[in-house]
Amino acid sequence: MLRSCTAGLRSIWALRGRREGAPRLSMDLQPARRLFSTEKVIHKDWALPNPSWSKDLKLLFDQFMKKCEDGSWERLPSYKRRSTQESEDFKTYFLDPKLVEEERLSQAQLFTRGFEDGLGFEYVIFKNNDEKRTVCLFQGGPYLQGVPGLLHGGAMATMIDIALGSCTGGAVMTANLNINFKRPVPLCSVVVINSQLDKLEGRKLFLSCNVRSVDEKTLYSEATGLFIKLDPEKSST
Ligand SMILES: CC/C=C\C/C=C\C/C=C\CCCCCCCC(=O)SCCNC(=O)CCNC(=O)[C@H](O)C(C)(C)COP(=O)(O)OP(=O)(O)OC[C@H]1O[C@@H](n2cnc3c(N)ncnc32)[C@H](O)[C@@H]1OP(=O)(O)O
Repeated sequence: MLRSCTAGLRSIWALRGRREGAPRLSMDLQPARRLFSTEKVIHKDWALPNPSWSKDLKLLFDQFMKKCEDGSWERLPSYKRRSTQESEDFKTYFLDPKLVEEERLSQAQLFTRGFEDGLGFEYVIFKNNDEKRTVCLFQGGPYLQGVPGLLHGGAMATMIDIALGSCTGGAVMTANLNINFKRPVPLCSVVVINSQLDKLEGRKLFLSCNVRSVDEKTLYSEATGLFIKLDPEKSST
């Protein structure tokens, strides 16, 4: 496994900078071109295959894209930054202007999308709206190592949080996340996170998920989460 990971790393470095939207502009470029390139990076949909994706991940991606054809499933796009409208929505709830400088905020991005291709979180989420469930295909790269050769539990927790959150809609926050780590996840392997909405009680959304290997033989983790729909009357900061 480690050998294939090293080989993967070599090809990742070889590909580094060649992928679409990679910020590899040299300093002699005109500012307008730099701005254009930055915009391209911000608006790029990251939930699409790139050369670092393993055969397993590409295969599963293709299978789910087929399921999307009749409209029962949809692929959720993923951006480094939330849309202006979404950001405005969330600001209503908890962005006290005194807490974060506007300039810092303009640099903010979703941290799972802050890695070079293949080194961190590679994932795509498919949603079945009728069944209130999602499937997240996740390949954790070499920069997410915890115990040597294994995925860090915090990285898994992050993906579980995002996977569960993808079953909700609108402005919600994670209030509780409970994870049982049953088996360690090999670094660079692909796992499948099946999440569902179990119960809706007022503003409380109760969700659960399991994390399995591609062949479904290994159950890596099970988790439950409580998400709370934000109350526009309350400020959280
Ligand atoms: C979120 C994901 C969204 C979308 C994902 C979709 C697609 C992917 C796209 C992008 C990916 C983005 C993913 C980002 C995911 C990030 C998620 C986070 O990391 S959130 C950050 C971590 N969470 C927090 O910082 C939350 C901090 N807590 C709070 O702000 C507040 O406590 C709260 C959760 C907002 C709730 O405060 P409220 O004042 O609004 O409600 P309360 O009156 O206190 O409670 C309402 C209700 O809920 C019960 N409750 C609250 N907390 C808990 C708890 N920990 N355990 C059990 N029950 C809880 C409370 O008892 C009330 O119950 P009731 O009396 O029966 O109504």
